[in-house]
Amino acid sequence: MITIESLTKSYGGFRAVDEVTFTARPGRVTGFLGPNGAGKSTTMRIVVGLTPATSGSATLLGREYADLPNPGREVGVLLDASAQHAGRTGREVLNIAARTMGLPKSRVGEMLERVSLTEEEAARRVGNYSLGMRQRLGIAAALLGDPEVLILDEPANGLDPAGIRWMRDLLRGFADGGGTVLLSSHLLHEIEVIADDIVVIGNGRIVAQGTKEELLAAGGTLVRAADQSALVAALQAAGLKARPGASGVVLAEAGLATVGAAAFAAGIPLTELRAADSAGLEEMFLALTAESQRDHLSAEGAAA
Ligand SMILES: Nc1ncnc2c1ncn2[C@@H]1O[C@H](COP(=O)(O)OP(=O)(O)OP(=O)(O)O)[C@@H](O)[C@H]1O
Repeated sequence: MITIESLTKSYGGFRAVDEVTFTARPGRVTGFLGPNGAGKSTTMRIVVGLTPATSGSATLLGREYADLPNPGREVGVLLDASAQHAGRTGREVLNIAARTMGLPKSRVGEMLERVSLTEEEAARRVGNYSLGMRQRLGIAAALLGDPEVLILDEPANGLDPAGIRWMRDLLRGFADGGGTVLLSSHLLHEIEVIADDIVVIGNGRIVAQGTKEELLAAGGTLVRAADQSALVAALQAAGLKARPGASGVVLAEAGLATVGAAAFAAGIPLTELRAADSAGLEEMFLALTAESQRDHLSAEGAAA
């Protein structure tokens, strides 16, 4: 369990993390989602005691990271896969970590196998690893102490599609075994396929949080008719929030049945009617974090 309460981090007058409150629960994968510079890494660094908070608190299993007696046995952390000593081999990195945590050497072999790094790869210097191999080694190091909690910053970076699938299954298995997983990403799709709960951050502030199902349902309905503006007008006249999106689609903030009935009552034949699902979630993500998006995409463009 990770509990974050009113966490704030200021750099001079700039608030990188602003009153962030959320909980990552056991048995669930919590996705921490936000655009570049939103404050994800800063939050995670505070949780694992690498950056002091300006105010607020972050606890793991009821205690601050610094107060955990043998942190590696309780919390597995992967913040920066490139932070490993480039001159050591993968096996050496894990051997040293195992010794620090008081674990038998046999655990290293088990973890290498678990992350699919071969004997030959484990004997190579980390400086010569590909990014994906570094991520695998970082995950092996995080899992080494058989922790209850995993904290991973952008763990899918550099993994190929098979690697992403592998990581998803690994994290699912970890959570199904009662573990708590907090992972960050700036990619909505990655979080959508992996997470049970989603926390969205923009400009240092939490802008949405809930289960994936709740957030997907909040995405509304995608509806289409030959005459887009007539459809928007009819839905609005029926008291629904509706706005035009790209390529003739209309996004309505209501359920399928309500939207369908409103169009029917107005005599407008529909060519498409479906839950917005991930398109809605993406739209919501871009809208909620719009202030912190550097590319200022229009919400309409995102719905296409
Ligand atoms: N030591 C520091 N001094 C000043 N500003 C900082 C410092 N560390 C982070 N920041 C700022 O805090 C903000 C949040 O950064 P953070 O790395 O937490 O974002 P992020 O959500 O992890 O982004 P990304 O997806 O790009 O990794 C950024 O604007 C960053 O420049």
